[in-house]
Amino acid sequence: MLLGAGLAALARLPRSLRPASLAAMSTGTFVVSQPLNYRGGARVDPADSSGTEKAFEPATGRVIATFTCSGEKEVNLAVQDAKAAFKIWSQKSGMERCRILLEAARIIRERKDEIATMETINNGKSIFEARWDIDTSWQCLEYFAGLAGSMAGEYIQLPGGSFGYTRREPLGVCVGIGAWNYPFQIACWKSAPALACGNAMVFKPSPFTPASVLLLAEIYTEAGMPPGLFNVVQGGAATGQLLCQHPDVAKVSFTGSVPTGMKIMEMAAKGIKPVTLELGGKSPLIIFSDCDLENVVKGAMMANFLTQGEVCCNGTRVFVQREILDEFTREVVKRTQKIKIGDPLLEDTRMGPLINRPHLERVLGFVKLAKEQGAKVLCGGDIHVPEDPKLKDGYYMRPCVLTNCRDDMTCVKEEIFGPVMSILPFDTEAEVLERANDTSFGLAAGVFTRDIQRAHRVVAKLQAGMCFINNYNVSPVELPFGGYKKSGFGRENGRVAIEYYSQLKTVCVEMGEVESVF
Ligand SMILES: NC(=O)c1ccc[n+]([C@@H]2O[C@H](COP(=O)([O-])OP(=O)(O)OC[C@H]3O[C@@H](n4cnc5c(N)ncnc54)[C@H](O)[C@@H]3O)[C@@H](O)[C@H]2O)c1
Ligand SMILES: CCCCC=O
Repeated sequence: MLLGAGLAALARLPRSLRPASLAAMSTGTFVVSQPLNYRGGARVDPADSSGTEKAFEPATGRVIATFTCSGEKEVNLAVQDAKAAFKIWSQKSGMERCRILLEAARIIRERKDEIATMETINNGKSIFEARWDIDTSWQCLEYFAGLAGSMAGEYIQLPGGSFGYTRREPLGVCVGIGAWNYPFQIACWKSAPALACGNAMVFKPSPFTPASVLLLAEIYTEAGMPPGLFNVVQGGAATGQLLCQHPDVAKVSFTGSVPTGMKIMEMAAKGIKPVTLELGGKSPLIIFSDCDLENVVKGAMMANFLTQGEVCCNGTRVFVQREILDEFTREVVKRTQKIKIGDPLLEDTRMGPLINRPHLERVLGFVKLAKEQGAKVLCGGDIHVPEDPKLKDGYYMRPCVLTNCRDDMTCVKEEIFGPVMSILPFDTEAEVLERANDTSFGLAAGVFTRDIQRAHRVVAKLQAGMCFINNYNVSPVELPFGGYKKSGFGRENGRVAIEYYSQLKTVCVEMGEVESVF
């Protein structure tokens, strides 16, 4: 457990007395006071170092942790521990794994407020949203717990009474590398299917958000997983490379940007390791004039402003059919201006700070360039300074709506990863489809229309792995999630995720004599 100064004693209390107190923590008070690596079922200081990193509280700009990045020795120890735990875990039946995952899901549910608080402090997203992320997280564990017991092969009859069968087997030690926008949820989306299939995992979170995954590691241990089954190493690119290149690592599951994804794939190729790549996007949201306008405005806001716009699948290219362009724009701007920005731990805040100062400046840079290229800022796009003095060094900006956009502008072509919506008018279905698909990304897409035939016709032609009809950015764990084109490959969630964390063994059984040509 990660604790604020003076809260260490609380951690020794029975859990029934703890969560409420920890969840009640306020912005500006938390510091990390325990080791951030997890190995062999306990928090540890790394055995060696490849540098140090600082983690911030985006709401205040305060440093909450200075930690050591793991070097080769520590990575090796984590992988060796995972290998040892794999030997035990992979021999358990699916039902045995199911029970432990269900217990972990139960503990996450029980500690939801505490985990969400940690996530908000380290990431900056509103507590309201962080609670949703924790819900998706325990639901993911429950879902894959359910599948663990039903994983099975097939029996195939062959001539002369001989037969074959298949076994779905784990891969071994899997590496998970996460981005900073959904730290706890990404760790769950990767570890739940991996562990359900009988693998072990070494997880490296983003150095910007090292904190909450430690809670997951502790919960897995408390739920009954063997020590070493889920280990955490901290660090940046250097530590990530050590993990990807480790000869005893069987698979890498990566969530992050396209440029890093390319490097991960190159490293994995050298070891012939399978990879799952969950990468960036610049997704289209297509709004036809026959839509329900109230729902569309809500959908467009959900598609752009969750987690300060730092969401991979955001529908930031908002194509609006010309007949309703003015009405839609008016309404969306009105509601965007009303978004409550501020202390992310307050119940009524709906937009917190961006992840860090360089990222805030990068996003503001996109808005500046958009203006230079001819876009018009209808609202936001500038720094926000909350009234509360303790938040004055936080990384806040006002959510931005851009109009007068063209497809060739940088704000329309590149992933901004901030609260910036670009509105683009269109006239016909054929035209919008061509423009929507004219991108090297392919993570998500959305369509709003009351015409059911058109909805399915359009979705069938969209080059995106995750498509929404009359909604946006809902991600039930039962549905596979992942991209087309440069947004990556492999899928998280849904039944199909099992295939990315297991391999198929075929067994051919002879019931007669061996027929030999020799
Ligand atoms: N498709 C998805 O499911 C999904 C989900 C969340 C975020 N994302 C994408 O993630 C990006 C934002 O996240 P980010 O800024 O953390 O991405 P990033 O690529 O900079 O970093 C992601 C992770 O990779 C590690 N890393 C960096 N260089 C590495 C290297 N050479 N070898 C191994 N590991 C390395 C980082 O330390 C971090 O843990 C956006 O593009 C966003 O769209 C995608
Ligand atoms: C809605 C959850 C998707 C995570 C991507 O950033």
